[in-house]
Amino acid sequence: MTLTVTRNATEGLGSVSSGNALELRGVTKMFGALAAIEDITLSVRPGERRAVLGSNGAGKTTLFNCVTGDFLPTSGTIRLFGEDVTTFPAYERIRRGLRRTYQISLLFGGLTVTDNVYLACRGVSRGRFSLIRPRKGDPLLTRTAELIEAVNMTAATDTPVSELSYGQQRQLEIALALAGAPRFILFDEPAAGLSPTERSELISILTGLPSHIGFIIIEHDMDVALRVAESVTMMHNGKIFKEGTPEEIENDPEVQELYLGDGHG
Ligand SMILES: Nc1ncnc2c1ncn2[C@@H]1O[C@H](COP(=O)(O)OP(=O)(O)OP(=O)(O)O)[C@@H](O)[C@H]1O
Repeated sequence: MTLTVTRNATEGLGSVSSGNALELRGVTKMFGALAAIEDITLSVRPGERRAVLGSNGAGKTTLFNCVTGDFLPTSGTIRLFGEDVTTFPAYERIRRGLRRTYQISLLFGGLTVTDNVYLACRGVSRGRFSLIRPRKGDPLLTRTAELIEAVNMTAATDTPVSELSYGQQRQLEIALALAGAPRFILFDEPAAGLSPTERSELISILTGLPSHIGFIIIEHDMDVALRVAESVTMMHNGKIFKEGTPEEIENDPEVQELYLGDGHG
C-alpha cells in the first residue's frame, strides 16, 4: 500500500506551537446534573496511536464530541497541535488536520466509491466547489485513487456504495477521513459489526497509515484496539481510570476485573 499525505494542513493558519498533537486539560462535559466526562486530562503526541476503552456510558463518545467541536465542554481546555481550539467550530478543527469517523455511516449510498472519495477530497480542498465532473488529470482524482488504494478498495472503485458490504463501507469511511491533510484522526468503533476477515483487514489499514498521522480509536474489540494502539486510556464513569501500554492494560488486575471480566460492555 502506498499512501502519501500532504503535510501542509496549517499553511496560512498562523503559527502554532509544537508539542502534543492533542492535549486536554480538566475537560468536563455536563448534561444537566450528569457529568458525561469529568476532569479529563490527557495528551497524545504527534503520530501516537491511542486506544480509549471503557464500558457503555463511560464517556468515550462525549470525549470525541468535545475534541471535534460537536460539544462545547462545560469546563477545561482542548489544544490541537499546541493551539487552544476549545471554542472553535468543527470546521476550524478540520482545517487544522483533525478528522473523525462515526459509528453511523455518513456515505452517499447512490454514488460510487470514487464519487464519495472525490467529494470528500473536494470538500476539504481550497478550490471553489463545482458540480461539473472532474477532467482526466485532475490532481484530486489522482488523490482519490490513492486513498481508495490505501483502504484496499481499488477493485470496487466504480461500485455504488449501496452495493458494498457493511465492512467495505467502514473501510471507505476511513478513506474519507484521510482526504485532505489529516494529522489526527478519531476512529469511533471502526470494527463494530465486522467479520473476522474484515477485522484483520482493518488492523492492516490502521497500522499501515503514514507514521505522522496520530489517532485515537474507541473500540470494544480489545484485539483490534490493543493491536493498533501503542498506548491505552481506560475510562470508567466519565473519568480516566487507567493509562498504560497495551501490555500493561491487558495484564492489569483492576482492568481485568472491571472490563475484561464478566461484566464488560
Ligand atoms: N446528548 C446527551 N444528552 C444527555 N446525556 C448524554 C448525551 N450524550 C451522552 N450522554 C450521557 O453521557 C454518558 C456518557 O455517554 P457516552 O455516549 O459518551 O458514553 P460511551 O462511553 O461513548 O458509551 P458507548 O460505548 O455506549 O457508546 C452516558 O450516561 C450518556 O447517557
